[in-house]
Amino acid sequence: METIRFDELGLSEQIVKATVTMGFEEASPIQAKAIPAAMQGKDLIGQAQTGTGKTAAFGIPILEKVDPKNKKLQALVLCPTRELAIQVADEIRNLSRYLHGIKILPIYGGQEIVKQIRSLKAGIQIIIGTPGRIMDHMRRKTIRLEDVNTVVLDEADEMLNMGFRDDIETILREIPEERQTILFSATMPKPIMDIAKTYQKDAELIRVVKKELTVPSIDQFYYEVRPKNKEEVLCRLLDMYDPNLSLVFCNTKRQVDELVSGLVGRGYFAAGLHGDMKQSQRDRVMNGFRKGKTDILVATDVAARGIDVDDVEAVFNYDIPQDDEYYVHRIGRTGRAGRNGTAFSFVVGKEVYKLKEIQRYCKTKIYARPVPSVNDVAATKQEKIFHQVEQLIQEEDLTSMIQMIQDRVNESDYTAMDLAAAFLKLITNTDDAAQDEDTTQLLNTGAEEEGMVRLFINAGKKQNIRPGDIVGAIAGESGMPGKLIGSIDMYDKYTFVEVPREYAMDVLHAMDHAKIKGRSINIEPANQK
Ligand SMILES: Nc1ncnc2c1ncn2[C@@H]1O[C@H](COP(=O)(O)OP(=O)(O)OP(=O)(O)O)[C@@H](O)[C@H]1O
Ligand SMILES: [Mg+2]
Repeated sequence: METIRFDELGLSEQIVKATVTMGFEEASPIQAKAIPAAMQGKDLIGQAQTGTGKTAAFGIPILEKVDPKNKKLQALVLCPTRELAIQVADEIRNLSRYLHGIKILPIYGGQEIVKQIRSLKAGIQIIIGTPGRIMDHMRRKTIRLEDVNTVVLDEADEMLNMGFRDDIETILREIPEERQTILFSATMPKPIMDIAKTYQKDAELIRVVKKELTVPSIDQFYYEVRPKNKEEVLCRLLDMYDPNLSLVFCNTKRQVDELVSGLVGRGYFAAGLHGDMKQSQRDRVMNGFRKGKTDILVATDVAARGIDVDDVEAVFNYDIPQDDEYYVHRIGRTGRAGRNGTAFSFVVGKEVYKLKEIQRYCKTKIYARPVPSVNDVAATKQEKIFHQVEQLIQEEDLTSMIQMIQDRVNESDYTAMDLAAAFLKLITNTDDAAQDEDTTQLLNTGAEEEGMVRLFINAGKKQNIRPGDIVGAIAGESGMPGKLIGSIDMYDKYTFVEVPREYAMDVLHAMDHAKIKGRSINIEPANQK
């Protein structure tokens, strides 16, 4: 696709300069489309994948529109969470750094209202806030909306999920009719389109269309686990992949607290974030994570939407999310602005079907992975150390170190090889994990445990596959003609077959092959047993 630079969008010099300072080389596709449309004053619905710069897509047009001489409130951005309000305010403030006379303020619950009122008196033109607290100020008449000409609902669908519908409607009713109304999110379920119809005029729908809802630069894996093993599996994955920063999502506040104490007990730098915490505490945790003092943020869905932290390299769904959309937003905390990331999801028992549904919703592939063994983890660590060692050899002057080793070898019975091996042992701290395979086997649950694997079958209606049918000879491909290898089962909408692990690849190949040739895989009706 043709790329568009910010200086081609008809923006003021100061804004273009700010994008350069912020390290933006070109406009992202949603920015290239939405900025010109918004600057024409149109109502917009913008949908684009997570981490693709939607904030600047509405932030820049707001800054271009605000009149610095008018000290009244002119633009209002509504966000679902406090952390997001702070972050969006920071991004818009960054974009405004070379403009003069524009004041921007985040307004959210949990912060001292008296302090907010004092700040509001300074003549704020752009407010980014959560609906509840904005309403509060409206009632106190400390926020007046009569000069507002632009309103943005960021993560519009989430604000509806959170029950902010009435608040949003009240706020929108207070804003003069001849305003511009803008909605943004990575997902646009139907209820939001209804809001759009009621509160927007001839809105232009700007969708950066991609086949999949999730970003392709995120590798997505899942693990079948037992609830009691989740923590161990998480730790192995953390050790193995060693992500810079990780975000771990749990479905309940209690689970967040439990996991944080578990991780801290094991020596990880982890902290929790959820709605029962005091705002000051939430701010402290979020800042610690942004600064990298905390490597692992364990959170409920309060951190799922919009949160943008550069170095998040891994997202874990410790619990599988309830709604499909949440999967998209949660894993979207990594792989932002063209970076790479990895998403790991844990499923327990039948949750695997939920995962298949998520996969279908996102139009993406989530690959099954076995839990790594302690040996796998150690091998990965050693590999990394060897890599670092080789780099040191190439880049550093090691003359004095070599002399020290030489002296040791001369004075003792040890070879340089002995010394190197001992160093490696010291640094990786690995034991010969004799029982490792057994424990790892136990971590891999469900079908895996009995040496069976579950294969999902995309059973077209024509194939007429029914539960109980036998998956048999896959002649020519499997090299085991006539052999009975499993039977069809079904759960929800999903048809699957459990087959011995050793035949899994054969069956998969045969299934692929069958698709290409338009043949059905060799499935015999149950009654032909
Ligand atoms: N044109 C650009 N080039 C490079 N980086 C950009 C550009 N525009 C925005 N960014 C950066 O990309 C990151 C993600 O942007 P942003 O938070 O606006 O994404 P988003 O689309 O709102 O994602 P989400 O759906 O998760 O809310 C931010 O750190 C932002 O500063
Ligand atoms: Mg956003």
